[in-house]
Amino acid sequence: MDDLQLRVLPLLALLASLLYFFYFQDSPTLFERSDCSLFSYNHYWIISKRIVTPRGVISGAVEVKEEKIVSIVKEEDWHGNLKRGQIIDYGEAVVMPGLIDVHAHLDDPGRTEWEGFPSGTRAAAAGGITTLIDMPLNNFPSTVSAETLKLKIDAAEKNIYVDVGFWGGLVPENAFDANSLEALLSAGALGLKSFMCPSGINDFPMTNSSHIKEGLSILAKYRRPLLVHAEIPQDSESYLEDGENDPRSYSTYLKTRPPSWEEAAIRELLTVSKDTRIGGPAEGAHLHVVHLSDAGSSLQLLKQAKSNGDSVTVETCPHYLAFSAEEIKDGDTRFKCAPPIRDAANKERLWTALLEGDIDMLSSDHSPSAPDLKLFDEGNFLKAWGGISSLQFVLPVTWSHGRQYGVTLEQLALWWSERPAKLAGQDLKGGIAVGNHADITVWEPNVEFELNNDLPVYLKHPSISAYMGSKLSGKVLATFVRGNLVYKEGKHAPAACGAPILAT
Ligand SMILES: NC(=O)NC(NC(N)=O)C(=O)[O-]
Ligand SMILES: [Zn+2]
Ligand SMILES: [Zn+2]
Repeated sequence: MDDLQLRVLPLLALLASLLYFFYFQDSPTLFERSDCSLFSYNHYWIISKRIVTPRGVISGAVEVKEEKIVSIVKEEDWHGNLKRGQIIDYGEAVVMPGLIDVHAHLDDPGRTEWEGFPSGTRAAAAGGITTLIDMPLNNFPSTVSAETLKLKIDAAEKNIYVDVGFWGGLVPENAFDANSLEALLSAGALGLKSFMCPSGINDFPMTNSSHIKEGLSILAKYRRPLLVHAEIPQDSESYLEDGENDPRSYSTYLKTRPPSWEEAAIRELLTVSKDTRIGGPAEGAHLHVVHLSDAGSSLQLLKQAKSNGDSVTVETCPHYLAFSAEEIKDGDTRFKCAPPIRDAANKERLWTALLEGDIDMLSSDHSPSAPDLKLFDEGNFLKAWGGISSLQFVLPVTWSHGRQYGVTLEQLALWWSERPAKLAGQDLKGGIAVGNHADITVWEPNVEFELNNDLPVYLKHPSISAYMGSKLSGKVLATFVRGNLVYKEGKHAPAACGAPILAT
């Protein structure tokens, strides 16, 4: 090799790497990425007049590189110069953190004829949900051990279009078995979930307050939450008089699950939630009441617990905010769920509680079943399977009904992203902020649409959804999960590149 070659070779190598850096970095990259995303660049800017950030709504741009948000620039600061990279301009559409649904039953593995990871997560993506946390029951076997959690993770692998985490089940069988609970938590369960009434699922029996106390003491070590379905059957009050029990009438069902069931459960929970106070025996653990329906005494008790310093939060669901008992037609078992949808006055009080901050967040409690279990022919509310099917519609439902109460975009982000992320321990999710995952939903608040057969619905069984037939505003245009454009105007990315989320 002569002198000239020796001098030129390193220069050529430098030139090649510079070329690679500047040219390929912004180009469609690996083949795989183009399957995961409908937009094949890994460095780009999302521009909009309405970007919802934790510091308010701004007009500007969000810079996404690989999986993360790397900068956020206000329009007045970018001086017409967005540096290099691809640009997606969404104009006036709202750019918001992706929704995090902490309460969904995807029934996979074991009951995929009810829903399943592929259908459920496609519906989620189409609805602007970028992360969901799957409940430990309705799948089979129930997720109550490290082994059964492994079955769930295996079922989710390469089958999820959004990120999915998992709650484990707290049941009498494992509640006093610290090793078993620790194994479940060490295997990645983000927290535990239990029922204070029969769950309807044989391998998911209910717990009492001693099980819950034990569960909290283990959770404290891991600093993870316990989610509780808070209803305790009160026999005397759910008794139906003769002639009062037309099973096709919603009011009959309503009488079988009065607010006193929720109140009794919450009263009982508060005897153990005090353990979670600072300095208490379960400090570090947290108690979260799922799907609150009673806006009366139950809510007052929760307020009191919070003011006493208990580590407690509560969610309600769009169906309790959208529907009222008076409107539910005879035999329309699509509306059956537990706790039940109560009267219109209760609905108003739930909105007030949400707006005043007494209810912390929202979740779907998407809980579908095979359509035959809804017994549409009979219309028997007492025998039909309970559960509302809603996953794809929660954002437009919350917005359509919330607008009349003056709900803001920031509130939507708080209830659907920021606080759910905190509950699920997801530090890199829940807000459009530098360093966070680029989990973003883009939607048009003013676009109205009808939920009819022309609308692409990705739920496995749209016919059982109580929302079908209604008109909503707030159409999701695009959903990004860790930088991948997983959904755009009725189309999903070809590959299911959502990640299973495991606690570490
Ligand atoms: N087994 C269930 O899915 N139950 C669910 N059903 C409802 N909510 O009606 C729930 O979350 O309690
Ligand atoms: Zn429940
Ligand atoms: Zn549920």
